[in-house]
Amino acid sequence: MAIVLGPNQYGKAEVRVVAVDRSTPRHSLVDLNVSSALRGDFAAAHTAGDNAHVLTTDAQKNTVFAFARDGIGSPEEFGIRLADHFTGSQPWVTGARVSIESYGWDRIAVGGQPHDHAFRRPGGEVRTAVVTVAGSGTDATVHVLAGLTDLVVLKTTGSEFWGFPRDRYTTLPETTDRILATAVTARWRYTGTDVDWNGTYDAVRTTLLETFAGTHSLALQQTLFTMGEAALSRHPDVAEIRFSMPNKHHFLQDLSAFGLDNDLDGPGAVVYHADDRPYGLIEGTVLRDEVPAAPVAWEGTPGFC
Ligand SMILES: O=c1[nH]c(=O)c2[nH]c(=O)[nH]c2[nH]1
Repeated sequence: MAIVLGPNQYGKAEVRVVAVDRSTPRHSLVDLNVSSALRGDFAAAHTAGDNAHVLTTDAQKNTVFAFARDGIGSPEEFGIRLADHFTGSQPWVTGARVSIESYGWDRIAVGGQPHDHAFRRPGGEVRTAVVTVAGSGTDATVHVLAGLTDLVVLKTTGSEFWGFPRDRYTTLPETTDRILATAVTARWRYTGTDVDWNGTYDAVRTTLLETFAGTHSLALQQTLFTMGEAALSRHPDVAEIRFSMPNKHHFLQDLSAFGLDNDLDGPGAVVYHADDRPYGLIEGTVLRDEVPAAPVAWEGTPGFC
């Protein structure tokens, strides 16, 4: 009985490509997760370690980024372009499967108007409430934390990051124009219980979104503080607000090896790689200095400093 190689395919899974059309002040973006797999005669790679037929998964990834430079269009069109390219690229490639997930982004409304370059990813967001009663009867104190998790937001411009110290391990280039994206987790403590819970929740959430959109960011830390400052100044019922905000990095993809530029102001889509990990994690509290702290309100609610 012979042991033989059966069906096989190989490729690069989950290439996170973001293409931003910045050709007018009203930006738009396409955000994809692309996986490619090639089928064909790859027997020798499996049985003899002979890679002569192996178009590398790295090249497949690079192709996704390079093709995105011309604009992505619909995921279906993009998939056809890629699959046609792969099957035409080497005689032994007899088939290709390209599967794509496309993440939608809605424009954040500021003062009722859709913003030009600030977006929110719908779905996934969860409203939270934590009520703690300390003591009982007439001695009872009621503390209420409202909040939300996973409010995913992104700006395609209006974010800079520079002026940081450089030690021997610092390689990050300074930038005056980057994508800023985060998933906001926030909890805020009310000063009392005479609160329009739903109305105030909606209003604080709107404040957070509008402030994220409207702040020209010099650091995610500054955006965090500005969002908290706006929440407290617009909503007197809020005593303090705590944030946990991952910096969802989007790195400008270097396409120079393929003879392509990736200029922010040039024609074509600007191509980014959305990295899921590691991520910066920016956390902080914004509070009114005259309001007494209430540590018991936060006990058992992890994830905030
Ligand atoms: O807004 C940022 N804050 C940081 O602390 C930081 N660190 C980093 O590498 N990128 C960024 N961006």
